Amino acid sequence: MTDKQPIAVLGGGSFGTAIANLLAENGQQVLHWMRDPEQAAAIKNDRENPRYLKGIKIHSGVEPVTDLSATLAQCQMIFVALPSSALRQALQPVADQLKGKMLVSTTKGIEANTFLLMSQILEDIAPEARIGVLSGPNLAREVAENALTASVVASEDEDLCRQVQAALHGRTFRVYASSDRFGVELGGALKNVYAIIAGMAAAMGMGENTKSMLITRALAEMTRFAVKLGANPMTFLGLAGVGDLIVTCSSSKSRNYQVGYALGEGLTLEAAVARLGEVAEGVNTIKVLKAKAEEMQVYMPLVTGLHAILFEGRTLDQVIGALMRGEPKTDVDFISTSGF
Ligand SMILES: NC(=O)C1=CN([C@@H]2O[C@H](COP(=O)(O)OP(=O)(O)OC[C@H]3O[C@@H](n4cnc5c(N)ncnc54)[C@H](O)[C@@H]3O)[C@@H](O)[C@H]2O)C=CC1
Ligand SMILES: O=C(CO)COP(=O)(O)O
Repeated sequence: MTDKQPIAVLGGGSFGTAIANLLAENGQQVLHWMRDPEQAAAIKNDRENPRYLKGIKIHSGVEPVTDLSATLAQCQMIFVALPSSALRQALQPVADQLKGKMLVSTTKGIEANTFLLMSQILEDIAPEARIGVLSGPNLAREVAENALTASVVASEDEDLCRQVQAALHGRTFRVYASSDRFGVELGGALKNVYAIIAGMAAAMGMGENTKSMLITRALAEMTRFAVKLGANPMTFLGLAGVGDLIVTCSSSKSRNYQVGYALGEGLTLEAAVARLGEVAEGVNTIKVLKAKAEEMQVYMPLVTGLHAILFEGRTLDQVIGALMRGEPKTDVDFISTSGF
């Protein structure tokens, strides 16, 4: 038995499970909260979460639990790994219990209607909580398989960053700190959309030049958008920007990429999402992002093109044709020419 306080992980899916295991491997006692009692009982008995991470042994330091209120009462540090569509509804009822706690969002999405990022929702629900974000190139299965991985904890609260680093940093997982919570979180949410496009390109057999063009122009586009929202473009050169963009746009382990691949094979969006059976945040993000880009008048041809294919009845060929015929642009937007 340890006299350390347990750490909570909220969400019984693939990333919650991977983070819970990582914490336990580092000697932490973990309360892994999930809503489904049958799933919790099965994990307790079998030490495996077969629906989301088949074949991964769940560490003995992870205790699956289903009483959210009792879990929060015991923990100061809480990782939130719920889908973006569920985060507010799951945590609003327990808002009173979040006061003064360290809440670290790992969720990569944007709320429809409000355009709030997940840590901003946490702030909204619990203004007196200490808020942070964990984001980076962190495919859940690879984290769970102890592939060498790096991530970023971002918060204005330096002590929170240090405590999260101490809890998560280990043999196979490095955690870097950043004070740019908004930029780090925005990068994680935006790259999901481009991963769908990359999956489509892969299914269509496009070449390596095309893949590289897509990733690089995606970085230009997301950075342009972020700057318009007041974010620091330099953050997009880090793990939570280009790092996460690369892994998600080039791996068939990414669920967003898988949805794109299925679309490229000719499936409808509904069929692609149903075949996946897990969260692909980019599907919801594309709608809010397209609307916001229009409102802010940011040029985002890849976002516009994907939206046209998914929701406006355009074909892939039409969109690719329009993209390639578009007026030539500058390569890198943010190079200062003064003094050169
Ligand atoms: N899987 C990955 O590789 C990574 C995922 N993330 C992010 O983590 C978040 C969660 O993703 P995953 O764990 O991969 O999703 P998942 O699809 O593997 O699992 C989602 C889990 O949330 C639960 N859930 C859904 N609605 C709920 C509600 N209302 N209340 C309580 N639980 C609810 C489901 O039962 C399921 O256990 C996403 O925003 C994702 O972008 C971040 C880094 C890596
Ligand atoms: O965010 C991720 C990797 O960093 C996971 O991406 P997917 O949600 O597309 O699987």
